[in-house]
Amino acid sequence: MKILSTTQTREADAYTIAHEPILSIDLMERASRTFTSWFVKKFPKSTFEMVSVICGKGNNGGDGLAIARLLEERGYDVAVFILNLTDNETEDFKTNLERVRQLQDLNKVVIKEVSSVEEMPVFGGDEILIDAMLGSGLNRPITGALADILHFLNECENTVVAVDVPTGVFTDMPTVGACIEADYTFAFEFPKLAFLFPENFHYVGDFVCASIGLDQKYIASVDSPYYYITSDIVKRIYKRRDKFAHKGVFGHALLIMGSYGKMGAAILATRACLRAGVGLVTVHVPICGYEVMQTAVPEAMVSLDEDRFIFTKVYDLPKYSTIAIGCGLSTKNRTRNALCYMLKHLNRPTVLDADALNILGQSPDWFEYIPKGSILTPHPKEFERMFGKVYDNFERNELQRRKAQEFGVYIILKGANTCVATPEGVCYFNSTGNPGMGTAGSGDVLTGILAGLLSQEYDPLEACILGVYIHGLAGDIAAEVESEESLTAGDLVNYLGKAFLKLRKL
Ligand SMILES: NC(=O)C1=CN([C@@H]2O[C@H](COP(=O)(O)OP(=O)(O)OC[C@H]3O[C@@H](n4cnc5c(N)ncnc54)[C@H](OP(=O)(O)O)[C@@H]3O)[C@@H](O)[C@H]2O)[C@@H](O)CC1
Ligand SMILES: Nc1ncnc2c1ncn2[C@@H]1O[C@H](COP(=O)(O)OP(=O)(O)O)[C@@H](O)[C@H]1O
Ligand SMILES: [K+]
Repeated sequence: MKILSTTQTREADAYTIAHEPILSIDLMERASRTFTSWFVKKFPKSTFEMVSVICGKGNNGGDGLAIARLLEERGYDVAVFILNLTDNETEDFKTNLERVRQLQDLNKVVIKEVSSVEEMPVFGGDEILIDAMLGSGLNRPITGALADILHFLNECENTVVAVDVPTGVFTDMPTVGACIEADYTFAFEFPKLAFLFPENFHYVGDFVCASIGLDQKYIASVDSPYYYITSDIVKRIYKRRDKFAHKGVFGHALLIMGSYGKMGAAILATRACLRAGVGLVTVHVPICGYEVMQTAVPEAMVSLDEDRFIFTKVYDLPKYSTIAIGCGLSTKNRTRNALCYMLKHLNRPTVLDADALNILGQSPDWFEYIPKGSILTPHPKEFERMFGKVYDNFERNELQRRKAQEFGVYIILKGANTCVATPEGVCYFNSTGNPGMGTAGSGDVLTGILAGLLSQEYDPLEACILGVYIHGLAGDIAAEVESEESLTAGDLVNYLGKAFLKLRKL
């Protein structure tokens, strides 16, 4: 799913109105119906005493008024609060206000105008609040009377659901000024870029998005560097196995991993590589890892280093279809030199994780040796060690895109919405996964999956997108059974099979 900027969304909006064609007020009605259909399922009437819709005077407020009317039709008790802080009212706001006034005349809805925080009501505990104050039309940081109202609302204990954008959040740049702290945000058509960055979680809460029928051909024609990885993208990538396929066609991965005390990382990655479907896997480990690897992963072959404790040398690189290096590797000098030598002599995309990235962070000159099309999988700390500190996630995302382009590599920045940046500067944000995956070894599993997919001749971009999605999906299935708290990296490997099954049914 493509993510558009606010300006592009406005253009898509106008294009849809002109070419569907549809009246602007009817598009608002369709958007509001989409919201309402979701809302009534999420918050059944029986669970809340009352819904209070707080509206601005722009189109976000217009949506709020339409939603108030639609909820009343569905039997909800509805009150509407209109913020009287400006004289600028949009036409569609006015039309919807007229329609709600008709309900007020029938005593079906209460409407109240509010000009300051002192005029805000005391909400009951069972009341749910819908934030339709401002949406994508925010054009300056919120201060003054509106800021006071937002602070007041944030102090209330009520569940808050934002329409399209939580009031005060800038969708395409860092947010400053007062904001509503929503528990849920229902975004029209696609999530906004800001929703994908952790600093905004506090305002956005859990977000969902659904199509309001904007022109898909127009959206497809718009240039945007941002995508959200949903099942439609993954479905196109996933390849079913051929009836006559055999292990020879699924590649032979070499994983260079593990050091004394950190052999578990190699085990997790190797198991994940196998579960991701590799034909053959060889793990290169120091001598101390021999027995543990042979015992823990009987399916894997073991290549032994000359050193007892760390990685120092590996032979026969050309015979492997894919190489992944770094999990639990250590950053000792001889390992550093061995990595440098390898990078200079490899000529195909390689997966670099953990200590391989930490070593690169210590020796930035070596970035140019990384084979083009390789995949780097830093978590934010490793990213910082490689590329330096940033102020916020917009800046980090810019830096990530720039570095991916500069070095011709894929950079997977791991986190709640893991982001894959491509050598072309495009970003794909993952939609699967949960906080249960914040557990030791989760990243090693991802590295194993990526090596397994590359071995099966998924190209690097396909491997990145499918890899992060299926890794998160395994995490989501595992969390449903095991709970987020108890989820371990080993569970991610164990549930990978169920994730593939789910993928096949998409
Ligand atoms: N294609 C779609 O997705 C569709 C989108 N739709 C909906 O339209 C929404 C966008 O509507 P919009 O453009 O009318 O802007 P909106 O968010 O209501 O705000 C405008 C008002 O904000 C005010 N204002 C701004 N900053 C402020 C500040 N700091 N402090 C105080 N005031 C401030 C500004 O005031 P002014 O600058 O004039 O003083 C103006 O009055 C979008 O989010 C979605 O809900 C759907 O209806 C259908 C299809
Ligand atoms: N809150 C979260 N939501 C979704 N995925 C998460 C979350 N926290 C962590 N993850 C995922 O778990 C993995 C953690 O990787 P990493 O930090 O490298 O772990 P380790 O170094 O222990 O292997 C990443 O793939 C990341 O995307
Ligand atoms: K809003």
